[in-house]
Amino acid sequence: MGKHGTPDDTGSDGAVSESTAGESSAETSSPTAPAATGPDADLSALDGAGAENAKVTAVVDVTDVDPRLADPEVVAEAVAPQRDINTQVGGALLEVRGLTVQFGGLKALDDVTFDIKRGEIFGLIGPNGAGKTTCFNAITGVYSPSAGSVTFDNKPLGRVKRHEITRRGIARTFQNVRLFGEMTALENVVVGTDARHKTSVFGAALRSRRHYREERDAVDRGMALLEFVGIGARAAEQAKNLAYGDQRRLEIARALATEPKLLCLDEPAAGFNPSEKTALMGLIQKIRDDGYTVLLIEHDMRLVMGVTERIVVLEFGRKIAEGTPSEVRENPAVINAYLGVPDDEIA
Ligand SMILES: Nc1ncnc2c1ncn2[C@@H]1O[C@H](COP(=O)(O)OP(=O)(O)OP(=O)(O)O)[C@@H](O)[C@H]1O
Repeated sequence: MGKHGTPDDTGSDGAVSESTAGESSAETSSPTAPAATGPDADLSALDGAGAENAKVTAVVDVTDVDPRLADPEVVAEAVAPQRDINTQVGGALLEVRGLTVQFGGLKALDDVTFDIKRGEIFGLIGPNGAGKTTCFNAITGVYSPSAGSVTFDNKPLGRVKRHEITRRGIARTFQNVRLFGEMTALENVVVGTDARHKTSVFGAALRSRRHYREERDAVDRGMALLEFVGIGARAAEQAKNLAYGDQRRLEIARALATEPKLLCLDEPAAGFNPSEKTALMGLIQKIRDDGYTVLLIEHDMRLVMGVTERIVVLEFGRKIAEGTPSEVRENPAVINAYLGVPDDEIA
């Protein structure tokens, strides 16, 4: 595994890019959704049909991979190349203050305040329509808040564009799988690493030595990420032919390809059977143990309670509880909010 450092050492060099698409349905209904530009403009077509129809040209030879990646230690190092790994929970990485998002007369998020600390797995839960995705979208730049602020890594996120948010170190996955279906698993991940490249347009056009080295590094790192999420053997398969659970793992690998400081997972267990959920819990813990901070939105309470260290509960856009899983489970306001929700979603 990697080196151990101080809590503030967990970041990458910041030169990261968008690996995941904008949520197209959310974008069209967003009050202030910024237009996709720059590195994430190409990736904005990653949703469902868009991804299927996308004209993708990436060609990655899976046999051109560093054979040392058979070693899990090498994989772990390759997954976190520029970060000192620190699994201890540190100071605040994300500070949400009085966050409010209004859609016409509806306050989908109403004066919500919480911190996510470095190195923790943080859960955001609540019944349907509570405002979880809206909160997620406000943090990841899909929505501009009506009021309040979000500070990430000690700097205000303000009204920065989504690709800039990813560049600053926030990556996310989506409720619905969004992949380039015609591309291989490896190519999907390599695309996520692409905008980290420092080669100029001219350098790429002229196929400079630096460009070749960066491409080679991206392939090795992409392969390491696939190994890390458990689908290395599927690297050469088209994403559309992967099993659903593997597609979800691939989405996580692609998000990690941007070397985020904060990985936001939006209902990653949707559609999973119990054993897949258990495996996913293991993967989320492994991701945190590799030095990432994780924000998790998830309906499955067994998974949330089993994997998170702290939880914020929303109801009708307001925060009604915050604490450890056991504190939240015992909280009368939370029990009340979930009355009528099937037991298997709570227990
Ligand atoms: N773009 C939008 N335009 C108008 N209203 C919206 C928009 N997005 C969300 N809402 C409303 O805001 C409220 C919060 O929705 P949100 O999707 O954030 O809840 P959620 O907790 O993620 O729900 P779920 O668990 O069902 O995904 C709901 O009443 C929803 O109908």
